[in-house]
Amino acid sequence: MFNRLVFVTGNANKLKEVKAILSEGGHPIEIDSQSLEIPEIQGTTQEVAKDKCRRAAELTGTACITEDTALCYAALNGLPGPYIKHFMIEVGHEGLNNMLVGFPTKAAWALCTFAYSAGPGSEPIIFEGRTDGSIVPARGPKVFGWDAVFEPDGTGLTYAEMPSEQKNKLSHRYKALEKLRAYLQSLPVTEDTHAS
Ligand SMILES: O=P(O)(O)OP(=O)(O)OP(=O)(O)OC[C@H]1O[C@@H](n2cnc3c(O)ncnc32)[C@H](O)[C@@H]1O
Ligand SMILES: [Mg+2]
Repeated sequence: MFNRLVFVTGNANKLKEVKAILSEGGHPIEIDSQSLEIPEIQGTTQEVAKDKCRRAAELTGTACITEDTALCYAALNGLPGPYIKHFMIEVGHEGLNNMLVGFPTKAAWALCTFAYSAGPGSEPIIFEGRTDGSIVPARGPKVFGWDAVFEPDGTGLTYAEMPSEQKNKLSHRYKALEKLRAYLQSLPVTEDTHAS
């Protein structure tokens, strides 16, 4: 299996969580990061994720992972979804709540899509993780994206109010990374990989 991976992302908070999650468990995986702003297309979350990973592999010339996070409102059939970053920037936490005024349900899910490419020209493989919850008025530190307005079901806390260890055991990102980890561990050891 791999014990090192290149993660291409421009988001320092994502990187911190990915490193924390992958350092846990029986086979820790070391992350080398590259901060590149990669253009993101429109489409389904899987199309957006695969395209970004293809571009990342071309740019870095190596095997790499990328990650896309979507915040999906049940009342809006899954939108804003992969476009959440732009909504967050333009309307903020209050706007993310106001968008649901008049709708009977505040249900939402956080969807994390990791894409892994074995290198330039190698078709990316997708690993998804989903955590269900609801959109609430902001509570907790406003450090990472929309953490303060997303309350996972059954917790009574927003992501922002949780200690990082708690978020990292139930988050969309954690669930996707568990699948990626299982896949990487199942790969045969080759010249490019290092036996652990
Ligand atoms: O370079 P990349 O990896 O694309 O980093 P990004 O910040 O552009 O990330 P996305 O394109 O996936 O957009 C996701 C948006 O959701 C935010 N976000 C991602 N994960 C989050 C989490 O676990 N909690 C709160 N906000 C999150 C993030 O700050 C972005 O505004
Ligand atoms: Mg992005």
